[in-house]
Amino acid sequence: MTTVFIKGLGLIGSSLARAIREGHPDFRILASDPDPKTQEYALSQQLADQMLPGLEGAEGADYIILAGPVDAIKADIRQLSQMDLKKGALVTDVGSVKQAIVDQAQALTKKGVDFIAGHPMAGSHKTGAWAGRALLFENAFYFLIPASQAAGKRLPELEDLLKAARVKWLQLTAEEHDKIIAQISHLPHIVAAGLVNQTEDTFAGQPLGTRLAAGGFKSITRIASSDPTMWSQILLNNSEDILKQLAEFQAELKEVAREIEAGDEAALYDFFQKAKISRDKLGPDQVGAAPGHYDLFVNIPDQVGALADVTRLLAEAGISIVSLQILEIREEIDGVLQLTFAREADRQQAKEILAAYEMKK
Ligand SMILES: NC(=O)C1=CN([C@@H]2O[C@H](COP(=O)(O)OP(=O)(O)OC[C@H]3O[C@@H](n4cnc5c(N)ncnc54)[C@H](O)[C@@H]3O)[C@@H](O)[C@H]2O)C=CC1
Ligand SMILES: O=C(O)C(=O)Cc1ccc(O)cc1
Repeated sequence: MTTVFIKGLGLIGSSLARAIREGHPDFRILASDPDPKTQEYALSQQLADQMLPGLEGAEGADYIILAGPVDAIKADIRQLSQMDLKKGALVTDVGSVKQAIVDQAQALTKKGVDFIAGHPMAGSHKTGAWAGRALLFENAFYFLIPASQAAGKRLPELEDLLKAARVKWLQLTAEEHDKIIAQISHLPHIVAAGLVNQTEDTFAGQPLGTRLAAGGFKSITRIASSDPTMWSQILLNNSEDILKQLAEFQAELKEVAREIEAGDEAALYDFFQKAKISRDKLGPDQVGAAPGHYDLFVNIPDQVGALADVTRLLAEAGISIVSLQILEIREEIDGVLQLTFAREADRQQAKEILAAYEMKK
């Protein structure tokens, strides 16, 4: 029987466990997680057939998936390279940085163990096994970086293992990966957290300020709710790229400050115009969304029962909502409701149903 061992059953590890269950119901899943609540949840939901301590389940496994925080992944690779793994075992990981992990994996390659580094470019600011789902990564990019030529030949095998996740596979080097991801994922997490902290300091002793935060503030700072352990480890494991891009971002902010001081309206116009053209190219559907989360923004009237109408119509159509957030509602004018769905098809169907509802109002 094929055995899969997963170390770390949080948001990402549990989502992969669910996808493997769906794609390969005959595979045995062994898992490990230091958190007792996760262990209990994983067994109750049959995410794993057995929970084991540390790397105990790795020895007899055909596939080993490392899905803990980045430093845990690095330590696990070091420990696995000291162990006698099953002949032909394939090891992979899901960490948000790749060069530091691929470097560690040379110890596995030297022992003849195949390692393919992986990174699903989707997820969320939520954590834990209870937030995971099989289709968390649907239509999202999933980077694969084989650590050796031999491992490269086994890409189709890994893709088949995770086929039910329905991702878009993408291969690049660890160096390219870290540079790109530093700019589009790591830097935005620093900016979001920095903005929230600076806002908190500005409004110290004046809680009304934070309570008034509107849609724009909430959508650009959503990722500031991410896990602090995970993010401090990511930054320290991709420090070179991040420091360079952070310096460039600081220079961009300094330049805006200079333009404001100089009263240079034309320069400020160019600043916003350039950003608008670039951001509009991403398309409206991505606004505020994590890949794999499909957002729909709906105008709702300031009327008793309007929110209930929306949720009832979607429930009647059998569409499930991942999250619902009121972004803005003011007396006597329409409010904006942000609905998040797990699939684009659900978002489309909801859009049609709610457009018909809006017409009738
Ligand atoms: N959150 C996201 O959106 C994404 C995260 N990642 C990467 O996935 C990995 C896991 O992140 P999430 O699942 O989001 O975090 P999470 O916080 O939901 O889950 C992490 C899990 O690892 C467990 N854990 C802690 N120390 C461990 C250890 N030494 N060995 C094994 N498990 C351990 C925790 O108990 C927890 O259940 C991280 O390396 C992160 O960089 C990759 C793509 C997206
Ligand atoms: O929630 C979001 O928008 C994210 O950015 C999720 C995420 C977090 C870490 C990654 O390595 C990849 C994706």
